[in-house]
Amino acid sequence: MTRLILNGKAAQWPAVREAVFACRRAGTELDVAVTWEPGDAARWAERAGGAGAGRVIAAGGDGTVNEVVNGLMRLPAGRRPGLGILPLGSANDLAHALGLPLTPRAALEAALTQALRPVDVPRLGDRHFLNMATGGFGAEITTSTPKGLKRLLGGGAYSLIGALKAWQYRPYPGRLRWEGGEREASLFVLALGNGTRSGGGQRLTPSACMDDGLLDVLVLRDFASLREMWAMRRELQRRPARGRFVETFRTPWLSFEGRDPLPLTLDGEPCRRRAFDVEVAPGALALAAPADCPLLAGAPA
Ligand SMILES: Nc1ncnc2c1ncn2[C@@H]1O[C@H](COP(=O)(O)OP(=O)(O)OP(=O)(O)O)[C@@H](O)[C@H]1O
Repeated sequence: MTRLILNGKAAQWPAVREAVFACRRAGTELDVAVTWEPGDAARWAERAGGAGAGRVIAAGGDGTVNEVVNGLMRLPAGRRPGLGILPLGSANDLAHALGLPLTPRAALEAALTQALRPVDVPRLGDRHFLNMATGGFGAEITTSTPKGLKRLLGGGAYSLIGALKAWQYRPYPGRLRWEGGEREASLFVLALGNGTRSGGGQRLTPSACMDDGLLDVLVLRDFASLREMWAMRRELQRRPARGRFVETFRTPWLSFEGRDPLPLTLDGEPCRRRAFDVEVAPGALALAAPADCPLLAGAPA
């Protein structure tokens, strides 16, 4: 049995209803659970595993996928159904990066039939994410405007200066530790990628791979002047391992201890933590993905 966990926002979309009916007509046993409030998607996913579902399909945006992943991770590994994704959000960052079809009929068919591939699941404190965690200024403005991060990193200087003023920007000092490194850093942006893109198309960790047991980390340090801001953006084009403002590395774990609560997004969902540990559970979920998926190095099962 396969359970479709459908964000209530999209429950009455004609294309979604037609896609479900078409799959049933083709003989698929598909039952649908619709969410009404935060927490439902995680609950329905956990219950689907308890009821013996072989696969659950998260039908919604990145936030719905995140909730379903958190529900699945409450189950023992042996009882965890596979995960398919029917992208119905506004950003669908993970679905885009995975190369999934984006129209409901094709996406549902793919979610039901694609081979399941093991993927890593990072956990930050008590919450899992599948695609990306971001922290600092980017997280603050991404949660307020979906285009925030895009403007920040890709827009002109004036849009960045405007954003800095509008959000009363301040840096987030703290101590970062990871496998093989430790640093005091005044953070501007921190990105922890299992997947590659976040914030509606920003490729913050373009080399990330979901089945390597590692997080791809991007650290952008605070800058003190317009000149330094330009230097940071120039450095970001090169993505040095250790630059003046930009640092990139891979690690299976990372911890942060800050002075003040750091604004974070986990797969786009906001929270704040002053201190946290992140670690990766390698191959903890089985994800329906295309055979030539750019985020997976391992061969399909
Ligand atoms: N019936 C409902 N009506 C409105 N919101 C809901 C409903 N059910 C769940 N939600 C909330 O919707 C949010 C997730 O929405 P969605 O999956 O579209 O994520 P998103 O972050 O908007 O996606 P994307 O970033 O891809 O645009 C969660 O916060 C969830 O609690």
